[in-house]
Amino acid sequence: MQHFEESIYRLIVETSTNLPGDVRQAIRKAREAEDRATRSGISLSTIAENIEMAECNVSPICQDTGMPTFVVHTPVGANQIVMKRQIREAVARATKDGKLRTNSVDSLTGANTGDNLGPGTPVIHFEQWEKDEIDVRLILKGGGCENKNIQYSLPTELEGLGKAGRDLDGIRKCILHAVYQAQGQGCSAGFIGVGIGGDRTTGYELAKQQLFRRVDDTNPIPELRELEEYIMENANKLGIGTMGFGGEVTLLGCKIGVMNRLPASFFVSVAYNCWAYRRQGVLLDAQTGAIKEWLYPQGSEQPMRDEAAASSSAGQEAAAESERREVVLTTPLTEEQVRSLRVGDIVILNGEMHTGRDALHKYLMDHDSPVDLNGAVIYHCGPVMLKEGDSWKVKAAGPTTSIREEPYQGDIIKKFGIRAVIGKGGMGAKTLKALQEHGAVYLNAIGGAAQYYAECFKNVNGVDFLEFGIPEAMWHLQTEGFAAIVTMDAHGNSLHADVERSSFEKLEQFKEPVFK
Ligand SMILES: O=C(O)C[C@H](O)C(=O)O
Ligand code: SF4
Repeated sequence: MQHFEESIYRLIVETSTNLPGDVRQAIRKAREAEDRATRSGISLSTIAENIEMAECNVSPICQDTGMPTFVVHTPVGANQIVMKRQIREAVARATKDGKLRTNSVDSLTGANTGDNLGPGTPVIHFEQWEKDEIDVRLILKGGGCENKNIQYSLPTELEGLGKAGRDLDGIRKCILHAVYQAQGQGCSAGFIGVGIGGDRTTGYELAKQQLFRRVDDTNPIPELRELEEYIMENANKLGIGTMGFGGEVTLLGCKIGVMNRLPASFFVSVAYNCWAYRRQGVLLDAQTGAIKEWLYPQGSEQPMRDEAAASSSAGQEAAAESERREVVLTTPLTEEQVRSLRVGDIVILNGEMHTGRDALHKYLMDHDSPVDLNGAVIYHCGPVMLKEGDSWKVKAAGPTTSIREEPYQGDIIKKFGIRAVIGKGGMGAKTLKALQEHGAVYLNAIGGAAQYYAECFKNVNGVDFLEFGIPEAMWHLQTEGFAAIVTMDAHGNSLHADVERSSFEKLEQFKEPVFK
């Protein structure tokens, strides 16, 4: 087993940096279905570019490298204790090399262990089988899409869809609702794994197991195959689109599994995975631990650059460009500058911006800021950072889900004079009101595009609150050419509220029974 640890390290690096071929294929199809000139179309092009950049830089596709979850099948009698130790060593090494973000946080103290090891992390499931090889599969599922998982207990009443009973049609309604409630916040377009039955724990496990299926497989159970096809066709009519910008493609894959339940329980558990659907696997020689085979198509077989399609849409894009307003701004921003912005404008930012997420927002509520935030831009981002010599380098830096800061954001904008907040998925009514009263905007960056945005950060000017851990610290970043779309402006407009309203109306069309 002299190669086992190295093989696991390679598996982690491959999973984090090179999106598998079947996932890429689904994203390519989405690009074909979506009008390239729209906000969703442009976002899909950025996503495609980001996938290529991650492969080329051997750096994380998304800065949130998720909860490393391994499923290992071993021949009878193989030493699982040694394997577990070596998996942990490989995880720590990949973290030190910037291939995984420091993602293991003490739930009581907030302290980050710094190496992705701690109670409950990583997750390792062992199974024995009667084959001669070791099969190791890994999924890196980020926190933002994990937060959009949902579990239904049937029978129930669903907003927009009415009664969902204990039958295939009730399950159908739950799945459509699951896609609706995620909106763009789990970085749509997404994939879902569904578990029917089990208890609350095994139901979710079954849902997650579905995410290990290949995107292009077919369900062996005819009813479930039919339901998967129905969901793929109809969930895409909800009009949520990439990042919740509205559009034709909301769901990229749906896989459904079933297990027995207790007479009293009927759970439908849904695991939502963002487009950055990072899972891979290897088959290992049980004697040496060397890699014999990769278990999913590797990314390199499916390049994302698509010259032919790009040139055929060039005319379309040029036409849209004349309608789209692009505004270049340098920090600090003035009230006048931000009040002139409208939903739909693209802002290109230069100058210094500051990262800030959960820990910082909580802190700023009753403390001063270490830097002057008048006219400042706050970026909801927990980057992957590496110290090279004496200086820090940004290795991956996409946005995080903004809605978590909803209880604080409005107050903080007013207290410190912030003029722009960048994040993803949008914010709520309280923030929208503060934007209007104070004169500020919300800019939506493309979730998961961590390599694309990392390139915009030319220097790390400084850092505060490193004690919060790398993702939660306040990084002061010198920025050039950071592009994001105004989705909430200082005039009370919110694209997120609009898309939520229109997708709800669309959801209601699925109220009538389909599977009898
Ligand atoms: O933690 C992050 O950086 C992002 C998170 O996965 C999210 O989607 O909000
Ligand atoms: S930021 Fe988006 S792409 Fe990244 S892990 Fe979170 S949900 Fe996935």
